Amino acid sequence: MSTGRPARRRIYHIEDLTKTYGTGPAAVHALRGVNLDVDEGEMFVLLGPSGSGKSTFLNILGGLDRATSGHAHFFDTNLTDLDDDGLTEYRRESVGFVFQFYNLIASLTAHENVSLITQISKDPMDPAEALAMVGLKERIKHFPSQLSGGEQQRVAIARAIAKRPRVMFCDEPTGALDSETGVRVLDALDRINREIGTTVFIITHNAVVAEMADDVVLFGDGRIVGRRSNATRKPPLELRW
Ligand SMILES: Nc1ncnc2c1ncn2[C@@H]1O[C@H](COP(=O)(O)OP(=O)(O)OP(=O)(O)O)[C@@H](O)[C@H]1O
Repeated sequence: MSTGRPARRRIYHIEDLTKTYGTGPAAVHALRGVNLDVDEGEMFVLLGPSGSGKSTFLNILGGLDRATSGHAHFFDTNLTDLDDDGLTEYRRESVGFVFQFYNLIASLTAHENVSLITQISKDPMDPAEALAMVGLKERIKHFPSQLSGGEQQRVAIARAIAKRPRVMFCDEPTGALDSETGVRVLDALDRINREIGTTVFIITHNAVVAEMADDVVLFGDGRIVGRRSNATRKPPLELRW
C-alpha cells in the first residue's frame, strides 16, 4: 500500500542486534534482538522507559559502541564489520550527535565552536549558514555564557549539521530545557530534516515529542515493543508539555 511519500533509499537495515555489558551473573542485556529498517530522510522518535536500551541502540548506530551480535547496515556498509578506523571515518563523515548537555567550548564564540568542526570536514557548510539554519544568525559572535540554554543547544545542533552528515542522533536534546525553549530546539531539528533531508533520530522521555515524527519506535526491556507512523507531522512550535 502506498504511503503517499516519495520512494526513499534505505539508510539503515538492522538485524537481530544484541548488546550485553559484562559477563556471567553480572551481565546486563541492554539489547535483546532489535530489528529495524529506516528510510533516508525520516524523522524518528525513540521512546521507552529508563534502561530500555534506547541510548545503547543509538550509540551502536552512531558508531560510538559495538554490538555483541547481529548486524547494522548503513546503506551497503555493515557497521558491525568495521574496525576502529572504519568506525571513526563513518562517524566523522556521516554522523552528527546532539546530547542533553551542549559541550560547547566556553572560550570560543558560537561561530568558532562551529568552525572547529567545519575545519576538519570534507564538504562543510559555512558556519554562519549553519547557525542561520538554527535561527542564530544574530548571535554568531556570542560566547556560550551569553546564550540561553536553548540557544546553546542550537549552536550544538549547528555544529553537528555543519559537516552535512547523512544522519543526526539526538539523545534527550530537550532534556535540560523548558517547553518553550525545547520546542525551538526541536524546530531547528525539524527544519534540518525537511530542508536538507538529514535523517534524524531523537531519543526522548517526552511522549509529546513523538507527534513531530514520521515514525515512532517504542523500546521496552532491550527490544522494540511498538512502532507507528504518523499520517502527519505536527510542527514542533505547536507542541506543548
Ligand atoms: N557501559 C555500560 N556498562 C554496563 N551497563 C550499561 C552500560 N551502558 C548501559 N548499560 C545498561 O544497559 C541498559 C540499557 O541502558 P540504556 O542507557 O541504553 O537505556 P535507555 O533506554 O537509554 O535509558 P535512559 O532513558 O535512562 O537513558 C541499562 O540497564 C543500563 O544500566
